[in-house]
Amino acid sequence: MKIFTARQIRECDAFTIQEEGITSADLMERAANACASWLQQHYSNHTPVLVVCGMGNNGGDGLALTRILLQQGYPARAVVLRHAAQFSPDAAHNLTLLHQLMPENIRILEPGQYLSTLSEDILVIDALFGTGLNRPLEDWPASFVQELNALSNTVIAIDTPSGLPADSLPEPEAAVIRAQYTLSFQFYKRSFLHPEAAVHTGAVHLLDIGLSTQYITATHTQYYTTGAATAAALYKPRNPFGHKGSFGKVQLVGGSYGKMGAIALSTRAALRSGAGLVFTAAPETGNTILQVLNPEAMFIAAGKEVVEKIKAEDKAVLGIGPGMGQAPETGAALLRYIRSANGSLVLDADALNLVAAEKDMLHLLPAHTIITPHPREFERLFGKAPDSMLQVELARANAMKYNICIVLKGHHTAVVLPTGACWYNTTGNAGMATGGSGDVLTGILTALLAQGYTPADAARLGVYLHGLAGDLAAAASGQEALIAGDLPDWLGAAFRSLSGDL
Ligand SMILES: NC(=O)C1=CN([C@@H]2O[C@H](COP(=O)(O)OP(=O)(O)OC[C@H]3O[C@@H](n4cnc5c(N)ncnc54)[C@H](OP(=O)(O)O)[C@@H]3O)[C@@H](O)[C@H]2O)[C@@H](O)CC1
Ligand SMILES: Nc1ncnc2c1ncn2[C@@H]1O[C@H](COP(=O)(O)OP(=O)(O)O)[C@@H](O)[C@H]1O
Ligand SMILES: [K+]
Repeated sequence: MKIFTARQIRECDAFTIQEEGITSADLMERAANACASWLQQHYSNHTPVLVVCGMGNNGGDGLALTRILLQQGYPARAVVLRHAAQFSPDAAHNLTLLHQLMPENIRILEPGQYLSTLSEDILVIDALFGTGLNRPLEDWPASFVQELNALSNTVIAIDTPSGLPADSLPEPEAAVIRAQYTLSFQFYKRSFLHPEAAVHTGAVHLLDIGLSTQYITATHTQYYTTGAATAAALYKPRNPFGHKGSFGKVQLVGGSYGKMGAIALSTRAALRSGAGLVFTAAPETGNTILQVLNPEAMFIAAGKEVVEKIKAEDKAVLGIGPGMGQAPETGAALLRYIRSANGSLVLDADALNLVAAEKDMLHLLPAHTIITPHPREFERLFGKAPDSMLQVELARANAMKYNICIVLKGHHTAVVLPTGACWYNTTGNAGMATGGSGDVLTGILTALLAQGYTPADAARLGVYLHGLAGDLAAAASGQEALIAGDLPDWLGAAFRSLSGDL
């Protein structure tokens, strides 16, 4: 799904209005109805609701919503902050309609006025500012937001938590509503996909308001989310006549004393991701345990105590790094391999730390190599960024510079392609924040490459499947009990969901 900027969303609204021959007030009514339906599904009409409105169109949504809720029997009231010289035309229109219905349920607050304490059972709707925010909140609106944040009431933000920019992240001290839920119209705002905004958005629900498909299809963006539809479109069903030679050879390279488990997990994940043949290349000391853990995989001695040589089996796709350690011999072997490599390649964990210590290696990486750093590994490779969105921008610059795919891991892992396109993943959960989860991802990605997926497709599909396996595992056992070894066991169900088989 495409992610649009605040400006593009405005254009999309305007395009839809023109295309459908409706008024902007009609579209606002649609937006308010979508919010009302969501509220109806989650809160009975005995719930007292206070809608806090601004004077722009976000406030207009709030005023329309108050009217619709009143008509549905909710005890709803609107409070309007007089923060500007005038209302937007549609907000003014909706103020008039609400006034005609229930004038006593509207209160206008003048600058410097605040809500007196609210009873805890009142549901607060934040319709102060939406995508029209054009500067950080200051003075009265800022302190009003801080005051609301100090209350213990449930807050539901309309379109965006007020004060949160769509296309950048706020300063840490900025006044931004902290909502439990955000009901956003049709698209993710890019900020929602970053950890700094999560404390403000709470759970995000996207409400379809029928915006123009023509505009959406025709409008360029470099930012997307990978959801079920994208993943299903990337998935290539297995050839019924295929044999093990048709589904590629995977060679996972890593493991060291005390960290054989990491490469065992990658191996297991590759086996569960459809690879025809899987090899584990690890130090000899790991032979017995690796063969016992994954009898389906073949063992290659890559050294005695540490990885000392990296040599690809014929036509194998290599995934290098899990548990590999950073011994000088290993670094030298990696450099030799990268100098000669020309096929698909995945680099993770210690392979990335070794590259970070010898940055010239970045120039030697074969085109479209997939690297899978977590934010700290990314920092070692490419330096610090002031916030996580600027870190993604740094990833985009480096993916284009080195012609590689960067899988920047996190809650919404960003898959950044050599074109600069950035795909935020939508599966996965905090249960996966446990040692070894990343090793599993390396196995999945390498197996997809071996089966002929392009690096861009393997990275997007693999990250989605990894997160989905985590979501299915967490649904079965809970997030706390989830361990990385569970993830390969759920890959089957994750794959089956792609063909609608779950
Ligand atoms: N377009 C459509 O058809 C649809 C739009 N929809 C809805 O419209 C929303 C966007 O509405 P919008 O563009 O009117 O902007 P909005 O967020 O209400 O804020 C503008 C007001 O805030 C003010 N202001 C800004 N920054 C400020 C600050 N830091 N501190 C103080 N004031 C500040 C600004 O005043 P000014 O900059 O002139 O001082 C102006 O008064 C969108 O999020 C969605 O909810 C839906 O109904 C679907 C159909
Ligand atoms: N809170 C979270 N939500 C979603 N995914 C997560 C979360 N925490 C971790 N993950 C995923 O788990 C994996 C952890 O990788 P990594 O940090 O390399 O772990 P390890 O080195 O222990 O294998 C990544 O794919 C990451 O996206
Ligand atoms: K809002």
